[in-house]
Amino acid sequence: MSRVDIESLRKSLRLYLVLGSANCHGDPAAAVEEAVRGGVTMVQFREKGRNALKGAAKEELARRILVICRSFSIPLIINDDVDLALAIDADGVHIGQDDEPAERVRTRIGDKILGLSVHSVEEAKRAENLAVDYFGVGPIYPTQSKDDAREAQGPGVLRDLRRENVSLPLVGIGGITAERAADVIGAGADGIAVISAITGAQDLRQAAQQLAHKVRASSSGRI
Ligand SMILES: Cc1ncc(COP(=O)(O)OP(=O)(O)O)c(N)n1
Ligand SMILES: Cc1ncsc1CCOP(=O)(O)O
Ligand SMILES: [Mg+2]
Repeated sequence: MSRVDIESLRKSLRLYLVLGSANCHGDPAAAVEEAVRGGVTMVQFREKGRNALKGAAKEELARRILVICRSFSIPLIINDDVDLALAIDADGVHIGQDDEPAERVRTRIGDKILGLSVHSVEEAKRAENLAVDYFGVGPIYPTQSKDDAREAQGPGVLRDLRRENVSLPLVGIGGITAERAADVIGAGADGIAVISAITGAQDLRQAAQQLAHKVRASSSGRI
């Protein structure tokens, strides 16, 4: 099997839902299903926080989310937890600068998708030889959804990455709303990754539809 096709990954990254049980009032798997029906193109299971599920309960939820993603043919990425990604045969892993090193994760996951968080051109350049498939860039705007988030950088960081010829797929993350989506895409992102813009909505499907529409409208002609 070969590594993921970069152009199809760019499409998968258009509307990337990141979530775990801390982000949901009800069942996170039901939230995923609603959001995917609204147009979410990729999902990241990010089970973090004080009351985060662990062990078998975490794996069981991940498996339920995987069944939904598979039924809609969209990739499921696991945040941080390489063992879990391998155990359930998810489509990939997302890691940050302080997580298990990318070289080791790549060796462990073979051809699965590998996403890495970057916050600057320097970090992106350093990672270009690491067999990473996409970069998560942010926080672009202030966020309430990550306790240890760095300072928001604004969409300019995406423009800087493109200006310095970083060609890997980029997804902006952090405080992104339907109103801000066009600025993120316009600055060079292939897509947006969101937690609260979907999980905090009354109607998750409608929130996803609105975000998907904004991303489509602002990327037309580019993708
Ligand atoms: C798409 C995407 N981009 C960035 C992150 C943040 O990853 P990280 O810096 O490792 O922080 P945690 O999410 O692990 O708290 C992400 N998860 N997804
Ligand atoms: C996981 C993560 N990484 C950088 S910001 C962030 C949280 C994004 O959540 P929200 O879309 O609610 O701001
Ligand atoms: Mg991490």
